[in-house]
Amino acid sequence: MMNIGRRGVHYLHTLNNVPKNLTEKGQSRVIEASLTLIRERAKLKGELVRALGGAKASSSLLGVPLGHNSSFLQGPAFAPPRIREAIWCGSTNSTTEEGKQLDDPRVLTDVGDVPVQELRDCGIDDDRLMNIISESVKLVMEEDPLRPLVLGGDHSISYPVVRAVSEKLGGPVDVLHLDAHPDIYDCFEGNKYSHASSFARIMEGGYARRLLQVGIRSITSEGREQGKRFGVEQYEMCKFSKDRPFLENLKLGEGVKGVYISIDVDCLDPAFAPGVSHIEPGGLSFRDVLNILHNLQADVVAADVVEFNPQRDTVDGMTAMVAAKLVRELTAKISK
Ligand SMILES: NC(=[NH2+])NCCC[C@H](N)C(=O)O
Ligand SMILES: [Mn+2]
Ligand SMILES: [Mn+2]
Repeated sequence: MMNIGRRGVHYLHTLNNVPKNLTEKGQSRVIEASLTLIRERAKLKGELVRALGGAKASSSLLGVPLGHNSSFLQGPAFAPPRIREAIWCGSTNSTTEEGKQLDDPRVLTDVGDVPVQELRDCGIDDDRLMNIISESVKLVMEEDPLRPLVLGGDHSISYPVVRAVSEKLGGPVDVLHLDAHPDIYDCFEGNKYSHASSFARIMEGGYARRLLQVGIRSITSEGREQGKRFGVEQYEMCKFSKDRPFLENLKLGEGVKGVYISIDVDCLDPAFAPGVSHIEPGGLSFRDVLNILHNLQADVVAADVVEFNPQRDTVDGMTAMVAAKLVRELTAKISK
């Protein structure tokens, strides 16, 4: 397999020898083709769900296999197909804990992946890539009652996704963010699109009214200062036993356009989810996360599951199953 350079592409150097307008025309065609495939799949799934009738909200998977904005390992680029495989794994069944049927297209459909590597191979930079991700999210939201459930990717993808959701709905949302890290550095290691800076971009843009960060246990002084600056509600693991009754009975989204849930798999203790880039002991149990989700009172308009790194998973794909179950239970939360 070819190597994916951190912020480069396989043969970007050769693109420099080609006339600029020629390259740009080609890039536009590839962007259009990528968006067309997502648009047409979303239309098809939207039509199907509307024809079946009775669904007010229906989750639709959108994969964003992007790993190059990680400050450490790039493996999350390979997560979406592994998560899909685990969602439909024969070792389990299609019923969620609270009784929703995942094999009913009114509950769950899939519009495929944004072709991130193909776009980057055409020399498309991150400014444009982020716009393409936002555009893809909006194409899903265009097809009522579909709601995007995004499969990452590293955590940098939450910025273009939340931005799209807020722009499409015409106002801010409340964001419930489960993570070991606050990901709110102004600019991490010189990269404003870093997975460690996505929530700074979200707060600056005014896309979130409230941001609740839960599971935090690796936070620097900048993380705390930025949190204060943006009025973020940071719930740290060292106080989880005290905060538990509150966090397991949340009511969010009143007076705004809805609630967005972003789950970084490393919010979980590595005992439950070893397949992540940033192993950080002392985290949430899987049941803690489910209690928070199941008891949350909210109109969940979109969500993401990010930072699963298949290259660090156990041989039996335990973390893939964990990520998949998070997706399944989010599906149940979104669909109605
Ligand atoms: N999305 C993530 N997993 N972010 C991890 C960021 C880690 C970074 N080294 C920090 O100090 O916070
Ligand atoms: Mn994160
Ligand atoms: Mn994290």
